[in-house]
Order: sequence, then C-alpha cells, then structure tokens
Amino acid sequence: MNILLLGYGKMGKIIGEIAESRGHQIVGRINLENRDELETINPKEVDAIIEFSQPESAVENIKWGLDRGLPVVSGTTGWLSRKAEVEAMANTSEGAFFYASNFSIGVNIFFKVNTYLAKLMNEANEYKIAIEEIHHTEKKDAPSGTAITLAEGIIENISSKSTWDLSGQSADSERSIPITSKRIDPAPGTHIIQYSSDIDTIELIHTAHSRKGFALGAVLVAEWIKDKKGVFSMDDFLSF
Ligand SMILES: NC(=O)C1=CN([C@@H]2O[C@H](COP(=O)(O)OP(=O)(O)OC[C@H]3O[C@@H](n4cnc5c(N)ncnc54)[C@H](O)[C@@H]3O)[C@@H](O)[C@H]2O)C=CC1
Ligand SMILES: O=C(O)C1=N[C@H](C(=O)O)C[C@H](O)C1
Repeated sequence: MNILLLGYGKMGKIIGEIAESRGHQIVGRINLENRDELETINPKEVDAIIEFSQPESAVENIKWGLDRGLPVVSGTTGWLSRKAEVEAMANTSEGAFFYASNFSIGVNIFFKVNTYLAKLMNEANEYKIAIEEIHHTEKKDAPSGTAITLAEGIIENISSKSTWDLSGQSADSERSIPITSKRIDPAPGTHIIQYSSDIDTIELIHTAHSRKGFALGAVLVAEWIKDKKGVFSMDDFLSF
C-alpha cells in the first residue's frame, strides 16, 4: 500500500523502514521543514497516512487527511483535549481516524494487565498508587500519553480514584494518581505502576528496548485500516 508519513522524525523514520520492509511504498515524508511539499501529494495515490509529529501539529495533520477522505493513523500524544473534535470530524468525513497513545503490542497487553490488577486492588484501599514514566530528553510532552492511558485504566476500576496529576501538583491527593515524569537518554519508554502499603509493594513495569514495537504496531494498524471509515482504537484492532 501507499503510505504518507506526516512527521518524519525518530518515529517517522523507523516507521518508514518497517513499512518498506513489508513491501509498502512511502509516497511522502513530510516534516515541519518541508511541509509545503504536502500540497504536491495526490490524495488519490495515498492509501493511509501515519502521523507522528508534535502535540501542536497533530490536529491540523489529521484534519488534512480526513478532509481528503483518507485513513489517518495518529500516534502523536499531548493533544487529547481536542480528540472529541477530531472524532466528530472523522465521523462526518469519508476518512478514518485511529489514535493510540502506544502502538506496541506489549504495551497494550500491559494496559490489560493494568486494568485487571486495578480491579483486584479496588478491594485493597490500604495501598497508595503511583505511576512513573521515563523517556528520552527530546520528548516534548509530560506525562506521556501511555502514562495517561494507564491512569485512566486505574480510574475506571478503582472507585477511590477520579483523576491524575503530575506528581506533587494535586490539591486532592486522596483522589488523584500522581504521575512522575523523568527524562533520561536514551530511554525509548519505560512505565511503572506502583501499589505500596506499610506491608508490601506491588509493581508492574514495561520497558521498551527500542522504538521498533511502536513503529511495527502503527504499520500493522495502517494495513488494517485501509478502506475503513469512522473512528477506531486498539480495542478494535486487537483480538484480546
Ligand atoms: N503512540 C505511540 O506508540 C508513540 C507515540 N509517540 C509520539 O509521537 C510523536 C513524535 O515522536 P518522535 O518521532 O519521537 O518526535 P520527533 O520530534 O523525533 O519527530 C516529530 C517530527 O514531526 C515533524 N513535525 C512537526 N510538526 C509537523 C507538521 N505540522 N507537519 C509535519 N511534520 C511535523 C517534526 O519536524 C519532526 O521531525 C510524539 O508526540 C510522541 O509522544 C512516540 C512513540 C510511540
Ligand atoms: O515520545 C515518545 O518517545 C513516546 N511517546 C509515547 C507516549 O507519550 O506515551 C509512547 C512511547 O512511550 C514513546
């Protein structure tokens, strides 16, 4: 299939490599520096857009694809305050929209383990809950989109928690899950969920060894979303 890359940085480059290794053609590699080239792209020659840019650019990029009736696979994080706006546009367009905070199959298994453990821990109020995420120093947003997804999974299953905050910034520490963001090179992405009490500590940890898992997941989703219309997530794509 023909793939247009909107955002050709660390993620765009490995996505392009993996896509070509799977026999796909990259019909455009667009960055901030060459965004004027986007107008030279013929939408009829694009089967899917894979968008990994920056928080302030994602919505404009996604809308560019939806306006042209194209499927857009977006992995950019840090813009979810406008997600409902984008989903509404996708539902009234001829295109398709797929967002995931993390495209790694391993992290999506981690998401399921997180919600399972949260259901069990809902019966154990003596534990304090905390999340930590560690990424490279070029990351623009904090906390990570993955950490926010983890916090949301806990909030949905533990009645005593209703929000999250960047560690130390919450007015209501009883109802808020603190997220600590650390920036240490070359960390591709580590996420830690901790339940601690006076008696013991339970920790779940996911450590990405490279960006390969994120990139492969995005390419597999692009292959899956071809010719689809509407709004989709990893829950639609995964069989577990
Ligand atoms: N969902 C997931 O599985 C993953 C998501 N991410 C997210 O992907 C995003 C990109 O991450 P990286 O590739 O590491 O960042 P990066 O900074 O290496 O690359 C981003 C690229 O986007 C380009 N860009 C910015 N605005 C643009 C625009 N309006 N049009 C076209 N290109 C534009 C920049 O020139 C840059 O080359 C971040 O938000 C990050 O959190 C990163 C890894 C996995
Ligand atoms: O910026 C990154 O690198 C990553 N960002 C995503 C996030 O914000 O969760 C996914 C992954 O952790 C890598």
